[in-house]
Amino acid sequence: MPPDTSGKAPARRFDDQERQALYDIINNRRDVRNEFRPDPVAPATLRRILAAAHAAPSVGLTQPWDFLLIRDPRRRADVHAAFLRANAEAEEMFEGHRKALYRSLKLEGILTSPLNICVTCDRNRGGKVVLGRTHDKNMDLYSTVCAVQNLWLAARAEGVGIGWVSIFRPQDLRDLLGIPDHVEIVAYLCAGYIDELYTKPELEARDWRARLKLESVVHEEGWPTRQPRDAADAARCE
Ligand SMILES: Cc1cc2c(cc1C)N(C[C@H](O)[C@H](O)[C@H](O)COP(=O)(O)O)c1[nH]c(=O)[nH]c(=O)c1N2
Repeated sequence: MPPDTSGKAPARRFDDQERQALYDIINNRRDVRNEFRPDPVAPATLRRILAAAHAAPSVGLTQPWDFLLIRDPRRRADVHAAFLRANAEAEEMFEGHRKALYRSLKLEGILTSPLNICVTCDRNRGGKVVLGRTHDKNMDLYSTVCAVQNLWLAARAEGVGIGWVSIFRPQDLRDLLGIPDHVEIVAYLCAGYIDELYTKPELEARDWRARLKLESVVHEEGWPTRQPRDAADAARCE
């Protein structure tokens, strides 16, 4: 027989147990702030998690991401100081009881996790004209977010928690990590082994915001008829 040069093979089928394992990982993933163990993530485990991230889909196969591993406590202390500055500004944007509730939330694990990972998007990767990015330049950013989600799920499968911290002035992070202008910061993640987890989003458990009903965000054939915003929001909640 001539060699098969199509690059295709029969699509692998996954049995019920394998399928369920994937859904379990998705549904048991949490944003982690408090629950990190201090011991370092084993190098082989970290490599598998990063390989999962690197296996993400990307526009034109550009793979625009880089993963900056930040372990040095002094560097993380500087990042934490940048978070504190931004968080003080953020707090002022909320009013009344929301402000008090915001203040009581723990929104990062920069120092308590053993590893921070900054995921960036190189906006020049792939050259000037990129297949699939010709009419919407943001596609490279969306690709990078796909990598972040792969990383988050693979980490969960490995017993490693991930917490996303976005309360920074981006320029602060840029300066601290030496990130050039043509590279966008997509995610700053805290990572470490976990023993305990919230069973639902912490923001839901703390009454910050409710989970929306699936039916309220699925629409046939286009955008649903307009409703006043408050009524639409209330109708969406479970
Ligand atoms: C882009 C982006 C940015 C942030 C987040 C997430 C994402 C996707 N989340 C986590 C977020 O609050 C959390 O995902 C939701 O509350 C849902 O909870 P679970 O992830 O299901 O636990 C988050 N959490 C936090 O404590 N501080 C933060 O700055 C951020 N920033």
